[in-house]
Amino acid sequence: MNILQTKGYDELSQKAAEFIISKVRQNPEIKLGLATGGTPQGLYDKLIHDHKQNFTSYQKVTTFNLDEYVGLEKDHPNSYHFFMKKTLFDHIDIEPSNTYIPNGEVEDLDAECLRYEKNIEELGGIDLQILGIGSNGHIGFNEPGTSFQSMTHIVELTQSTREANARFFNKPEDVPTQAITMGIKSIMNAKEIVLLVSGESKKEAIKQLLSEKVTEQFPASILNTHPNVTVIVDEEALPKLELNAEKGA
Ligand SMILES: O=P(O)(O)OC[C@H]1O[C@](O)(CO)[C@@H](O)[C@@H]1O
Repeated sequence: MNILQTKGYDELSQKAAEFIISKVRQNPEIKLGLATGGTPQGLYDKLIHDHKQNFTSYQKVTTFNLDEYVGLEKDHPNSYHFFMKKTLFDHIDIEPSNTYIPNGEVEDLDAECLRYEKNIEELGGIDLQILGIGSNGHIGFNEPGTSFQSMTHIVELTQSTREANARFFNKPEDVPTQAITMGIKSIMNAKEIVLLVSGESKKEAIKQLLSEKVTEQFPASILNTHPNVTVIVDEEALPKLELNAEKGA
């Protein structure tokens, strides 16, 4: 795992944006895996800024989002469909038909999971997956205990994840109880992964990740076994001294 440490959130977002922009410029038909949540918002702002200033084009880019709540309509302000439109897609030149997000509104959710995996496979797989991490180590909505062999599936959200995400909803009880998420294997199938880790609330999570102990009780730990992962982490999540200690410096 390559670790890139930044001073704060703004620098983290900038570094992540530079990384992604260079990949998009190298391969204009890149398949990007996208994440939601608070962490990538700064990155998406920087991508929009760059698109307007430097005209980086997303016309041929395809995106796959990690997850979606079950039961929220696409235009519900808390759905990840809505989040992606408002936070990124509406502000760049991407073709809406090239943006894939699991559909949490369908009746047959199992069929939707299969369909989503098939879409990814038929389009040649994900080249670069952007990830955030939950404070309990979840990636996508894969909670502790999820099989490392899992593909896209339906999950019951843990109380701690519902509480962490309650800040985006009017009332804590409005947070859905289920989500549809790419599985750990679907994430690991990406050719390259960039994990963004920001803020004090992620201190324990990054520490556990860097301990290199691989266990299904801490889903992100599997990233230690992927051949091409870059972690961009700010000093609030990982103070400089601790990084040096991890490296044995
Ligand atoms: O970036 P945040 O808001 O801390 O969320 C961390 C992770 O939790 C999720 O939002 C799911 O709860 C992921 O999509 C995200 O990567």
